[in-house]
Amino acid sequence: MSQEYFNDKGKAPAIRDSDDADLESAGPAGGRPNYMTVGNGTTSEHAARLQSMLDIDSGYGGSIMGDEPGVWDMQGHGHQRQSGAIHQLWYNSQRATLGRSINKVLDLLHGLREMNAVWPAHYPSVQRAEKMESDVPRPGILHSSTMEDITARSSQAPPPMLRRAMTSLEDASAESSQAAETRPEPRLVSPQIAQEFSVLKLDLKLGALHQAELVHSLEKGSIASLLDGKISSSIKHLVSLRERIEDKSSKVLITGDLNAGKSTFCNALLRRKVLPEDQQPCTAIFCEVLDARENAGIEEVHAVHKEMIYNRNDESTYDAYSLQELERIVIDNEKYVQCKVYVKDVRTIDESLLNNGVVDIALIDAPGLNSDTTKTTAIFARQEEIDVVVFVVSAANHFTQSAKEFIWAAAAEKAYIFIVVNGYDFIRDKERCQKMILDQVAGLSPRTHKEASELVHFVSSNVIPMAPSPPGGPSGGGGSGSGSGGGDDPGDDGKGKDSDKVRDFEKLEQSLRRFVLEKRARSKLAPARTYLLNILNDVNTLATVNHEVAQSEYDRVTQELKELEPQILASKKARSEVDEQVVHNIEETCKDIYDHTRGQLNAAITYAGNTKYDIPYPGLFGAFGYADDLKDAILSHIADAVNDCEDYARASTVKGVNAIKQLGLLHVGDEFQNLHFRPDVMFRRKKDALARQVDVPTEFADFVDFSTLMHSQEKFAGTGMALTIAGAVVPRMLGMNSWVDHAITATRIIGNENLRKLILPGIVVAAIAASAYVLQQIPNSLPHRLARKIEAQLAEIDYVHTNASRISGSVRTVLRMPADNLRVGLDHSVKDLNKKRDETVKVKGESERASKFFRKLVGESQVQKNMVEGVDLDTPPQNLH
Ligand SMILES: Nc1nc2c(ncn2[C@@H]2O[C@H](COP(=O)(O)OP(=O)(O)OP(=O)(O)O)[C@@H](O)[C@H]2O)c(=O)[nH]1
Repeated sequence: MSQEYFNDKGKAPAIRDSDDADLESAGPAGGRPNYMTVGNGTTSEHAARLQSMLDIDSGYGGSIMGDEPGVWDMQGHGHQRQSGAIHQLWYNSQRATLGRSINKVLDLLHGLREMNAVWPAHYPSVQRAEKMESDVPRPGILHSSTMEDITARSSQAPPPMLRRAMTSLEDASAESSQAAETRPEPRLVSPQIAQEFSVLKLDLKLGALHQAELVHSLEKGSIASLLDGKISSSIKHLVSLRERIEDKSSKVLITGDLNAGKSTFCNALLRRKVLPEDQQPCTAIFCEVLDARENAGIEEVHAVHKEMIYNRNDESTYDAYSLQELERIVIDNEKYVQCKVYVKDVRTIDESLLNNGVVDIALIDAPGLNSDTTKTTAIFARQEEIDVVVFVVSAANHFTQSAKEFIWAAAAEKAYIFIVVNGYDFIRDKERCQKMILDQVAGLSPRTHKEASELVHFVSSNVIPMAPSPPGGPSGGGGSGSGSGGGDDPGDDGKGKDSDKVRDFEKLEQSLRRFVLEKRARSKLAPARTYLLNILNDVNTLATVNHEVAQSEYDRVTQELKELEPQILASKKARSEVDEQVVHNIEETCKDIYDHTRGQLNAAITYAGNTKYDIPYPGLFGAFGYADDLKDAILSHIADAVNDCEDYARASTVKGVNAIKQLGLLHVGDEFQNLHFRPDVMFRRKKDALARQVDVPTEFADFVDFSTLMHSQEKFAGTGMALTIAGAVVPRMLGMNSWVDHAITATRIIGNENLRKLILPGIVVAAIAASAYVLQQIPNSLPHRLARKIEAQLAEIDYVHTNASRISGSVRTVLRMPADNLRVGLDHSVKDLNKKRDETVKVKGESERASKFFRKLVGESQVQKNMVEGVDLDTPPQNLH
């Protein structure tokens, strides 16, 4: 439809209404309405520069001033256009800066998240220090902070010394207490910093624990995962903020009293009779007027079903009607609460409010306010998507009670309200009307009143020339520009007056455009800016803290590595040396014990016959019993010697174990403190074991021991004869001794008869004497005899060596156990040290990377922070008003 309303260049609308003649006379461009031709026809240097700026600016294109030089024809309007253009340019540049910053912050957050995964970030917390906390006022939540707050906080005095609480537990376990004592506190975080986190603040609400205590009690991994969650939701929020600032749409709610001329005002802005106007209240539903381009270029009405969320692509949510049917839908509103009206814009991009190149504005014509609708409209106005509220008030009626209530409510939400005082043509005493209305505005919204020249406009919407309706279009045909309302102005003196009214309206349009942009800047850019400042502040704090932590960790592990290297070398050396020494000691000890045992047992066995045993000789008839007792005594004597040797071995083992223990304590650690050795458990064998091994039967010959007898003969000369006789006779009797034989031979030489008479009784006497003597010598000779027999048998079973080996062998077994432990301990300690070194090297690498990362993050977040702080949405470019 729209093309037919455009001139040759397809820019300015060619108004064909017959009543446009008076308007055309006001401007030089024939066939074009005069409100289009503003400026003096020559482009100023400043305008040219601005034009080139706008051409470059992507969001605005080069179309804002149109192609015609005539656009600058009129001084006043040229200035307004220029001002509007600057405003849009300013808006775009602010938006671009924030958009770039969002992208950069997203990069930073992704980086932070990755780093947090490999190097769990430290969350600054403070040890509860009552005094400090009471000294320092808690800042409020940063979301609601102003720029001044942020700057003031960042310039606060350096923080007092505080502990980094979070990792202290883990650190304490991971390092020696000495190191912990000597190491400087790695982190200084002030309560302010800890509490100033806004976006990345961890919501820790568990029991009565204080936040800092809770952070302190949580392990590092938990904090890191909580932080990860915060970062990820922050990333999501930033993405939605980016979408929001990139979204060019803006919604302007037009509300006001019943019949104040809201629909007429909307139509005037559109330069088309789109919405139904009537003397009687007619608009009963919210009508949102949108550019038809948003509906594939088709002009139609989508009447949204009650309690349905509108979705253009889902026809079940609405009914489609032609524009002509709008009046019926608006008036008969049983079925619908709102409708979307898609219209083609008849105005050029630099004039259009709907589609001005920077912002795609949707106008929402609300039902007139009354006691029923005021509340609904106030709620509607409060919606986040409503950027601007335009309040239309009748110049004749001023503000009604409903109007006042609405403005009060809306002023609480939106500090500024754009006020259109409509039907000004009705007013005869215009000055008085202005004064009265402005006084009322002052009472209702002081901030709006302060900027009244921009925000309060006195216009007559019905005088604005309308493009003719398309064939079959909404009733009403040509606009009020046809003079339908202009003639009502008591002071109207014709065309000049109307052109003044058109100019007033154009001034309103420019102001509204700026207002929309400004409000849009606030409603769309301000949240992004505030959020960016908050998150950058948090990231900067977090990065500063973590850079210090990482750096201090790096310094610590570097120092630890320095100390570890010589420890590892010493440990390896100790392992081989100690091992050698222990093996040597064991061998020495065992050899000593073997030799000692051997010597002792040999001596005991050899001299067993010489030992006096406390066993009384019971006489001849108890000789065998005596012999058995003696054997037992000799064996017991030898067993005692074995016991002594075992005691000696025990003592040596105790010494050996202690020596190993000392080495263990020295080289391995306290676990050797628990090495308890029980010597009494050694050599637990049965006492009669030896007796069972040795089987020495007693023989008759054992009682006559000639070596003992000979020894006794030399010793006791008085008994020589008897001994000799005994020696000669008794063995002979036993058929054993040769010298006895010689003696008998000698008797033959002397003569048989005499001798026979002499010798036989002598022999009997001697035999008796000798027997008596031998029997008497049994206590002296038997031990020797038995001892030698036992000795011989012990030698046969290699008793001495066996015992020496047994004893030294068990000592070796006993000593080997702690020695093996020591060896394993030494191995472990070398392995542990190597492992510790590997871990420390790893930590060193990680902390070095973390330190570099966070240092960079500190710088980058600061740069971004400065950049975002430079986006001053409160001070739009000067010379605008
Ligand atoms: N003289 C004069 N009449 C106007 C002006 N603006 C609107 N009117 C007339 O006032 C009547 C009501 O206008 P509407 O635009 O329907 O008013 P409204 O506020 O939309 O009405 P509701 O939506 O029903 O509350 C119409 O007949 C318009 O022609 C104006 O500036 N001057």
